[in-house]
Amino acid sequence: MEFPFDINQLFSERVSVLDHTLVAGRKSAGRPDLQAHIATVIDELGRASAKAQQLTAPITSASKLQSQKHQLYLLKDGESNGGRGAVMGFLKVGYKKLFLLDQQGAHVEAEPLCVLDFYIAENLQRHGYGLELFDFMLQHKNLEPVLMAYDRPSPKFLSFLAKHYCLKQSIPQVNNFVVFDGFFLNRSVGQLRKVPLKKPDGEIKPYSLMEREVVRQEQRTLPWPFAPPHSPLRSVSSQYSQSLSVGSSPSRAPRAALASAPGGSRDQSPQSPHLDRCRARRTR
Ligand SMILES: CC(=O)SCCNC(=O)CCNC(=O)[C@H](O)C(C)(C)COP(=O)(O)OP(=O)(O)OC[C@H]1O[C@@H](n2cnc3c(N)ncnc32)[C@H](O)[C@@H]1OP(=O)(O)O
Repeated sequence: MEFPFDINQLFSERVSVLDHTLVAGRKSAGRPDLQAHIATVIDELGRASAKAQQLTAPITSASKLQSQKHQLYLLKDGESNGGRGAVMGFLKVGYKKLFLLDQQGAHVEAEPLCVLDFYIAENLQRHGYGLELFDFMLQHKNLEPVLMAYDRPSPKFLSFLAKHYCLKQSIPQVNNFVVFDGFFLNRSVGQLRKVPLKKPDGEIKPYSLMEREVVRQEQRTLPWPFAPPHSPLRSVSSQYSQSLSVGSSPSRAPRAALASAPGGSRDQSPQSPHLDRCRARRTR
């Protein structure tokens, strides 16, 4: 993704970490002109990501980043565009307080780091750049991918997680977030809080009140609360069906549309040889 200004002047590192300040290194601090360019880059990336995921509106923009406690990892290619550099993609993460269901179906309150948006430029996908960016973030956060939650992962992203990190079995939730087997293990008791089923002031709602049309449709097709442990619905394919949201992102495309998205029909089955190439779980 090229811009009519010097990307290398804005972002000195191959991967830059941006937050609400929109400052990428010392150069852009106190330089409103450079920060305006950074905002242009983020807005453009957010639009491209939304288009790729068939979202109704971008989840990522400069103004959103300024108002939220999220972090955005931006990957550049410093050599291209006549040495001015080009942006290859981004990954946005942030902590979210979630009500989740554990393997036993008990409500648990947790505040994991969540993947909120992830995009690699169309012509650069499937070249390992997504992995480079994701690995950078994991190292930066000193975290295992199984301990993270994923906000409505797209089929491509689910395939990515299965291939690179062996994340295949999800624990069914009643919100938009996907967590995988192992999420509830190896956490200190302080990180997870069992939530009582009833509160004095009424029943607990494990999801936001922001219901989405797509969700209602899917609720009709999914057995509730979720499929039995050995049902095929607990396999990777079931992860393509999403449900209610805590409310951070606008509707991603309905399941049918996702399945027919470009590239979406390839390598999606749990039997895919690509999934079998899944690397051993990474340890840092
Ligand atoms: C919570 C969220 O953010 S969900 C939104 C995720 N983003 C999107 O869906 C936007 C469009 N897709 C993309 O931008 C990218 O494909 C990403 C970010 C998902 C992955 O980045 P990439 O650089 O393509 O990944 P990388 O090259 O490191 O890994 C490739 C693997 O990712 C998955 N993948 C990438 N593209 C595709 C595709 N078109 N179809 C199916 N799987 C894909 C596959 O597992 C692939 O392995 P394979 O080629 O052996 O099948």
